[in-house]
Amino acid sequence: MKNNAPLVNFRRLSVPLPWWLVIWVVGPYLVFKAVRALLRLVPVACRNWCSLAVTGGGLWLWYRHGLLVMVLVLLAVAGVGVLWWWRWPWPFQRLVLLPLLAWWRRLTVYRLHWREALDLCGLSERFDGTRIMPRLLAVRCTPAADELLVRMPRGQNPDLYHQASANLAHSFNARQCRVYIGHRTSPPARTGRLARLLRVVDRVRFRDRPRLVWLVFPRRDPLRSVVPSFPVPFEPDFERLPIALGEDLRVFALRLLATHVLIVGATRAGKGSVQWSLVRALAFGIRSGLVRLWGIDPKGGVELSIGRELFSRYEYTDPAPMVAMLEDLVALMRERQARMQGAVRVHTPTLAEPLYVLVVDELLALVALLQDTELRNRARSALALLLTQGAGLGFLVIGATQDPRKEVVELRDFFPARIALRVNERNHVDLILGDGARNRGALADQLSADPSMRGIGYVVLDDRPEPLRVRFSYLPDDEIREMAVEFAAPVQASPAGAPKQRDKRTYRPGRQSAGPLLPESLAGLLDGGEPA
Ligand SMILES: Nc1ncnc2c1ncn2[C@@H]1O[C@H](COP(=O)(O)OP(=O)(O)OP(=O)(O)O)[C@@H](O)[C@H]1O
Repeated sequence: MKNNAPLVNFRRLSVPLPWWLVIWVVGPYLVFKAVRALLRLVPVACRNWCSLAVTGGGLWLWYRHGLLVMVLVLLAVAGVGVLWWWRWPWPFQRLVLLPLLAWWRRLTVYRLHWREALDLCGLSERFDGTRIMPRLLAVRCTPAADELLVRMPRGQNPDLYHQASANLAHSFNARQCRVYIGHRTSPPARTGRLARLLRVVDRVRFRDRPRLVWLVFPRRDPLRSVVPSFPVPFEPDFERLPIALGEDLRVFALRLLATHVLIVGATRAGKGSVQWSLVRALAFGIRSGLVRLWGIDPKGGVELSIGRELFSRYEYTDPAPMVAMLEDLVALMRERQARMQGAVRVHTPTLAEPLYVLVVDELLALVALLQDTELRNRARSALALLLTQGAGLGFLVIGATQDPRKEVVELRDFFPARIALRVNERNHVDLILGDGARNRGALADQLSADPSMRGIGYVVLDDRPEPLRVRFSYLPDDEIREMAVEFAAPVQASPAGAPKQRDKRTYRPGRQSAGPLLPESLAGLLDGGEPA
């Protein structure tokens, strides 16, 4: 028999009709709210999956097998951890200790004071009656610093954070806060079968996200101890020459191709260590002839003559030969310019067309202090030509000076890489590194004058305006002498540098080499015209 009775007979139920209306209207609304709250928990759970898994696993053990089993398992895990730490301390630190520390500091330092600190630092916004805070997306710990990934509210840009950096630092009980945009690391070089797939993943992971900033709070200064010299790369990768150690304990590698380098620092600040670190990174190229190092040492050869053998040309006594040398370099540059016209647009170092690197130990002596006005003007115009036209043609200048005077500052913008070691005056920082560099965290005037802290400085690159604090590797005199003997420049038959033979040996960025750039056994074969 067909039952036509209604599903809910309102008349029989004792609940009055208005209540049913309330249930049908409010019920779905509450369900909607609950589902939305749960969905919001999903990203939180994804970010904290590890702690959730551990807690869940512990509770499950307790529930299924009792407290004793749970404690025993925890003890066993701790034992394995200690063993791991003892045998392989660095992987243990990276995979266990630092993530744990990051979790702890996120909870007890940053999350706890986030709203208060950011509001008081003027970084919260108000819209439509609500307060909008920057969102703390992630906290990462390196051995020396806490790195916070923050999403800015709409209406903000990273300059606000640069301006608030001192207040932020003190709010979170740190001495400094550095603000970076972009990614803290570059996408890894992928090889192997899955490389293509992983590169796609990397492209998504490392996509441009302009609303994100990194706030870096150093916990301790990892640059307190002297950085020993780096091993000489077998084949200098001109895109990444290892010369210093960064605050994050990563090796700082400088891109030298098409880049002039300006080094400024007070007396005994460690300018020499920057120059020698660069020369060391180029050493194999110098020996093979892929790099021709020219040196001008107007301070009487005090700095550079110790590594005299590395230089294809070197002047240190009279100003006239120094200026003549600059002009010779300009002449070589012009010849190469003529050869490259219509053929290639960017120079690639080869043995026939090597990379010329001019090291000038005191720029000011050439562009400002020469008594002879005519010589001074010749020096200035030669240097200006090299700086304006040389980079793309493979003629680079590494210039050091103690004093950022007007004459040096006028040239500053031609140096894509600028390095400020300890300086005496606050305003020198912006003069050397560019306007606003000090506000962005380059506190070169506050670097310690203590002899144990020499060689520390800030680097600003054209494509990366946030200053990087680094310590350059230190090469004692004996090491420079040994390097000069081992990697001495080949005798130059003709200073003109015009190709005397057909040579196809070419610099390839990033190529891994198993041995010296030009093994004896290969040289004859390559000269015969086979591709390198
Ligand atoms: N990277 C470094 N790490 C540790 N100590 C360093 C470093 N660089 C330099 N020093 C120390 O500082 C001293 C002076 O260094 P250096 O001659 O390079 O300074 P400078 O700035 O070139 O001096 P000047 O202005 O006189 O040319 C060195 O003898 C060395 O003891």
